[in-house]
Amino acid sequence: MGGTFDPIHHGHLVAASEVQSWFDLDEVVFVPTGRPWQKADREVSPAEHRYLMTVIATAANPRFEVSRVDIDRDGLTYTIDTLRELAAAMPDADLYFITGADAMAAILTWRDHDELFELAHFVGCTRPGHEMDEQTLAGLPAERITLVEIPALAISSTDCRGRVASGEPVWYLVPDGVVQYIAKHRLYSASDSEDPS
Ligand SMILES: Nc1ncnc2c1ncn2[C@@H]1O[C@H](COP(=O)(O)OP(=O)(O)OP(=O)(O)O)[C@@H](O)[C@H]1O
Ligand SMILES: O=C(O)c1ccc[n+]([C@@H]2O[C@H](COP(=O)([O-])O)[C@@H](O)[C@H]2O)c1
Repeated sequence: MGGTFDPIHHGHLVAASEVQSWFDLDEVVFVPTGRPWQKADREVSPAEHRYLMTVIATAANPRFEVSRVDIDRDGLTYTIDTLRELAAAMPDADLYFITGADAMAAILTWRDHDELFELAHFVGCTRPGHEMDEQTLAGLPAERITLVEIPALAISSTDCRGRVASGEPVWYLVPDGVVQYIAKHRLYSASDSEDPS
């Protein structure tokens, strides 16, 4: 599952858990983005903070892992590079790439989108407020995508950041350890946060 995870929240974790169970996957690898090119118009927290929050959030689940492939690669982050690297590292694995409905709807804007479907099966999870339209679905290779309905959690990282900035709680929207990490490193608040790199 790729994501900016700024911060990781329970919407991500429920999606990963549901898809793991649905396909009986051996493991779900969370891959925090390095430099997400479609978010270049906004400030994204340093990759090490996003990576560490993802490690904290996933630590208790034996089927969850976190990969550094995207944050350790120079330049902008493209899923085609992520999948090529993971496929080379795990040549016998059947790869599934987990996204939410919003990301899935935009997949035809991704770099080398035709080759993406050769490298992995794509799983689009339902997400409140984001519908997959028929026209987009018709343009995707039906045998390489599955839409999965998951329990609806109207949580977004944008909302979590906004809540922290305005002093509202993010308890129970993100894992407890992530609440504490955000407070310890003063992320998303008006005061300067630390740069861990
Ligand atoms: N609540 C949710 N339910 C289902 N899928 C989700 C949910 N939140 C995020 N996702 C999916 O998880 C992946 C990574 O999402 P991302 O890290 O960009 O989080 P986000 O909440 O969408 O962030 P932001 O609000 O900053 O854009 C994307 O494929 C996205 O569609
Ligand atoms: O490859 C691309 O061109 C591309 C464009 C936009 C998003 N993605 C991937 O989609 C995943 C979710 O991205 P985001 O920006 O919604 O956090 C993450 O793994 C990104 O690298 C990939």
